[in-house]
Amino acid sequence: MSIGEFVHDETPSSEIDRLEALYRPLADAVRDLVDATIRTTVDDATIRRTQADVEALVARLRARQLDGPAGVRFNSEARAWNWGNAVVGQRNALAPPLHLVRDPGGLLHADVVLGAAYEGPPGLVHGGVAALLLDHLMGETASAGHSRVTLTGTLTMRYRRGTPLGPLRLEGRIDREDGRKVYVVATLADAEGVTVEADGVFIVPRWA
Ligand SMILES: CCCCCCCCCCCCCC(=O)SCCNC(=O)CCNC(=O)[C@H](O)C(C)(C)COP(=O)(O)OP(=O)(O)OC[C@H]1O[C@@H](n2cnc3c(N)ncnc32)[C@H](O)[C@@H]1OP(=O)(O)O
Repeated sequence: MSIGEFVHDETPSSEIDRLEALYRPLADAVRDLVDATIRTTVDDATIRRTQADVEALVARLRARQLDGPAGVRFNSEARAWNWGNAVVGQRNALAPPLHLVRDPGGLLHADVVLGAAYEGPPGLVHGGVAALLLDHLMGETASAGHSRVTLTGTLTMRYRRGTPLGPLRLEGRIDREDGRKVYVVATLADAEGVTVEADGVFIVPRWA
């Protein structure tokens, strides 16, 4: 396997900052729209009118767009940006988005609030969403600050109890390494404690 969308792109970091500041409020507004679409109780005519408005907005944005996905880009200043990423993408309204914080001791963590768009069982986070967020955090943990590319080889989740929608915390750390295999452990927790435990093997691919 190879990855076609790691692109060296010499856009200066200052311009990336400017573009992120431009797009982030748009993605936030679309994320809000998703939540409002799930929870609204307005009348039928208002729904149809809103649908037409949204379709007009989509047409406006599609006037000029990329042919495919956003990919992962990086410049010589070691700045990387992956605006379409399903978990951290700054322009992706489907992403919560997760803001990852690296502690000096090697722990990677993120605080996030998951709302109605991430529901599985009533009032609880969808198990696949929990796995999605943990997978990403663990992949970033394994890649050690973007110093190497790692891909998920095997991921094991243990759902200890339901994860309520609302404020949550993810934590991940490298457990051990063996050649190109990086073993990572992680947790998802609410205020009462751990709800999901995960362990995974992340592989530095032979082509990397
Ligand atoms: C510059 C910008 C950077 C930005 C970074 C953004 C970070 C974003 C982070 C995003 C995070 C999101 C994360 C995502 O979403 S990653 C997306 C989901 N994952 C994938 O798509 C991976 C698909 N699989 C592959 O590409 C290959 O099979 C890989 C790369 C995994 C191995 O193919 P490769 O040809 O390289 O391997 P090898 O045959 O030489 O074997 C090597 C060793 O590994 C062992 N092994 C092999 N497979 C597995 C397995 N499945 N489980 C456990 N172990 C496995 C094997 O036994 C051997 O060990 P040993 O026998 O030597 O002991």
